[in-house]
Amino acid sequence: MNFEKSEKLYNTAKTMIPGGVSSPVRAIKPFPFYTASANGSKIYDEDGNEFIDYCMAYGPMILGHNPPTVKQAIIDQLDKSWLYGTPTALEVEMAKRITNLYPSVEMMRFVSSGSEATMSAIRLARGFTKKNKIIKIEGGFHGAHDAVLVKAGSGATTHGEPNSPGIPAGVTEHTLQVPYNDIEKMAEVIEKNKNDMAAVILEPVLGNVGPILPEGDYLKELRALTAENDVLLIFDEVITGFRLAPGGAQEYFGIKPDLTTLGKIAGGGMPIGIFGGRKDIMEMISPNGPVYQAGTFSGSPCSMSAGIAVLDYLKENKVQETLNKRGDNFRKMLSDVVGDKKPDYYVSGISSLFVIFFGEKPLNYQDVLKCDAAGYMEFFHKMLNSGVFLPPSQFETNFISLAHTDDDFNKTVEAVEKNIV
Ligand SMILES: N[C@H](C=O)CCC(=O)O
Repeated sequence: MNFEKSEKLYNTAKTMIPGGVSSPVRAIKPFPFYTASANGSKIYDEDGNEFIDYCMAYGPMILGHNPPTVKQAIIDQLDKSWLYGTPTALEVEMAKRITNLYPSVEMMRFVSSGSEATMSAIRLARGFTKKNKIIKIEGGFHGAHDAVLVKAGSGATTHGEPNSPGIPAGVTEHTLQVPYNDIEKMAEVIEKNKNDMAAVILEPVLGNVGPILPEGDYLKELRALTAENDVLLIFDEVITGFRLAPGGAQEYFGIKPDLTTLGKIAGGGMPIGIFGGRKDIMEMISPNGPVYQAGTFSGSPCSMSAGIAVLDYLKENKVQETLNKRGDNFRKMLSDVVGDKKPDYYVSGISSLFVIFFGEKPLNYQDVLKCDAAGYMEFFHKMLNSGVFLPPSQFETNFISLAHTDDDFNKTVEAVEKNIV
């Protein structure tokens, strides 16, 4: 494959944009490909190369790229202009859909990114409980804000900076870490810090170090433990929301968190974040209460219009049901190919999420760090040259969209068979 134009763009970009990218996860060594367009399950670079895309913009594009129904909603909104600085009927419509799908979300606020949603939810949890400490899961990624950049997954782990410099120790000393799938450790840390513990925040399925699934009754036990100790439970469903089920992981696993954060799919590819939950907690948000949160682009009309269009399409077409079946089939196809290969590979995933771990089945962050990340990157490059774009890191998940076809799956499996050791 020829990447001449991308290389040229990178050489110019890197002089003005650190790493030549606007988010570190997009940095691919020796240089990333620069995208010209995307449609359905395919992404096209500036050199005219076509790839089957499993990165899918890191999750929002559940219907595939450029879906007509969402595009039309955005175009219709553009005709009416796209930013007002006032509330709109669109926010009311969007809120109705979310409360219907997420019974735990009695009230909500719209923001512009998943990071903003988790930042606001954590502030709110602290303001409501009048306590300072939070627990996050090792390897969990809740965006790029100060309180959660500790043992953070995603690009922070990929680039070897799970604890970013630039964050005062006084901020992260209140962020305690426990391994995923370890309820005993969670109980111990809560017990030790009970008087100052505001909340536990976690991705119900760890999605930013590849999908790692909850074992047994882990989530149910966590719900019981946090409730018994007056600690708020925040589900970060920015990845799992609207994907595992219409009502996200909380519907799929039958758990009711106190607060939830959503994003990605909810904006149909336009910038969005949502945090919401119990009414008594949400009423603490300004102007009803003293916990402050604000944003010029919050509730952006294009994001709301695209979000409504995508949520309606998902509902009318029972998309999650279809995708969950396709995800199961595709993971089985992949497992059949890599299962007998050595060294060990493990196909992990749930619903329309998947990853091939270059190692044994991980239960938590420490396990996934033992995987052969360099071996994965070699595989990534071979796959790219075979026309398949996977996330450029062992510490991310792949996404299947409604636009992925049997032909895509078959071609991908052929490429995996060819490119894996
Ligand atoms: N894994 C990240 C979020 O889900 C990827 C997005 C980014 O950091 O640009």
